[in-house]
Amino acid sequence: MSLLTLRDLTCLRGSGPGAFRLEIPALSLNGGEAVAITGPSGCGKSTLLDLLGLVLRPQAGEGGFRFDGQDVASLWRRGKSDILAAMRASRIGYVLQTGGLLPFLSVRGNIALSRKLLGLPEDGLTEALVTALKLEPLLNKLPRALSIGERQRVAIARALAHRPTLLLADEPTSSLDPANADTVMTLLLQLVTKMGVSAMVVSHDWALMERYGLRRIEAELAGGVTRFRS
Ligand SMILES: Nc1ncnc2c1ncn2[C@@H]1O[C@H](COP(=O)(O)OP(=O)(O)OP(=O)(O)O)[C@@H](O)[C@H]1O
Repeated sequence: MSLLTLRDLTCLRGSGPGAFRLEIPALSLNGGEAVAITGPSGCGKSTLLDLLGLVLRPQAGEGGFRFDGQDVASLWRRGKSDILAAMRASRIGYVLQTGGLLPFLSVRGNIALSRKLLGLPEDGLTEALVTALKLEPLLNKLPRALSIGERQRVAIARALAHRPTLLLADEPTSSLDPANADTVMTLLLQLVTKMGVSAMVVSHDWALMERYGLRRIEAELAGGVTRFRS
């Protein structure tokens, strides 16, 4: 069953003649499915994630954008930023290239934050994520005292702790050495599969992503415009 469907959408990054233009003729993602978004540097992969993460608004027009039973295109059109912010906080988890952890919170605090902000009661998930990602010895440390690989494992726990419907991961292993990258990517994909969370993983390295058996959504570049379709 479809979790996400986009049809005939355009979005712009920046303004004026220098703005970057992204077009999405048709793109969909099923519940529990994991896909890889691939393409060269600067083609618009992060821009696509920002659109899917309800951060970047689509251009006004006739295009369709449905996510988790909601008409997102209509919410943007009607300026319903409070509903979009609530959806973003509760249904989306984001893993950035370099962790994006809050530097003044411990590992424990970073992982707990999203559940705390949403007022979710403890249900054992945080503990399960800490165990699966081998984070017990790190819980009281600040992010600056962690290796890059440890930071990425914490970032994955933080992104999944509130049980989102969709995990967006932007080059989550590109700053790691190959062995660490494989460990972290394998853990990420095992967790989303186990939790039934859908995932979109951005990578410029299709050869690497292919090994994990993900469906591919590839950038098509023509006439200064990037198109993603699936
Ligand atoms: N504020 C802005 N104004 C205009 N263009 C922008 C702005 N921010 C980014 N861009 C352009 O948007 C395009 C898409 O950027 P984006 O970060 O989405 O690409 P990417 O595929 O994720 O790149 P990378 O793989 O290098 O991270 C790039 O050409 C970039 O130069």
